[in-house]
Amino acid sequence: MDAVPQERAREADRMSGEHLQARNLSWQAAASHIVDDVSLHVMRGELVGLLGPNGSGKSTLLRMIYRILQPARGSVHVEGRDVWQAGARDNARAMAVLAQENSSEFELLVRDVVLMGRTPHQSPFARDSDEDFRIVSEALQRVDAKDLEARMFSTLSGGEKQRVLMARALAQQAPLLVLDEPTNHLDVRHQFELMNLIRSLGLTALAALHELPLAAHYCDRLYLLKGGKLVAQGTPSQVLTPEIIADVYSVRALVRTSPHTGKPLIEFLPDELL
Ligand SMILES: Nc1ncnc2c1ncn2[C@@H]1O[C@H](COP(=O)(O)OP(=O)(O)OP(=O)(O)O)[C@@H](O)[C@H]1O
Repeated sequence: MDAVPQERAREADRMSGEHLQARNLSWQAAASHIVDDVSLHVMRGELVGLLGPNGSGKSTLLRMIYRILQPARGSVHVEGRDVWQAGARDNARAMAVLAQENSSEFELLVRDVVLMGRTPHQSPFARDSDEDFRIVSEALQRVDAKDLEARMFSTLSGGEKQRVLMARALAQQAPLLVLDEPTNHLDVRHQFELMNLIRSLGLTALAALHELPLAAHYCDRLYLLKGGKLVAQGTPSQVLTPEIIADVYSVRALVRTSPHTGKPLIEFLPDELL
């Protein structure tokens, strides 16, 4: 795109409050469509959930958004800037990622793994500053992992690793978080703590999630994928209906409104698999 239309697109996104805009993204492997013409947006400050069964294309879609996988078609803009035209450093300042394929075998101390999040803010060859160490320490505290900072990352449990990688994303201090199954490996308390944390930060976030009750409780809006296509979008009450859950997950569910929160409460009836 030339400079003038791109500047206009950036201004339009800024005006509309859209922080992340993915348009018509497609990706295929061999002859099959893994992600097929999916568009989504996340408004500034929103927490948006990306749902779908195993293999529905969530990670592939996120990987195009966080610029690991070049889309076959479509575009991704963050604050109006095309991520494929921006440099890696600019992208890292704009978007922090908690990916599924993070190396879980870093031979590094936990503190040093989290310090990696500071790289986009440092000049080449600069030493870590006191401010970097303060931010790392605060990020570890926020994910309840301060006591792990002197441990080797490779010796942590799955849930501890996940929390440390979340701390690394927080230490990056980017205004947009893209999270691929952030609650993976976490026990129920740490699941709630992590989702509360994401909410409380007031950042913009897009998260692939498997736990429908968590998505119903925490997300402002949801996108639901099936076979690489977007099949539903809207508020949790609009998306998490028994009909849609049956169609997409082939599981029978009852959905009612919580008298405490006004949000959907989902009860699965696994003996009645469709
Ligand atoms: N490089 C590739 N080559 C071939 N097939 C691929 C490739 N990458 C992904 N796929 C296939 O695309 C489909 C979507 O994968 P993806 O990881 O995006 O799904 P997902 O919704 O994140 O799944 P899960 O919930 O299991 O993590 C899967 O069937 C996967 O096997």
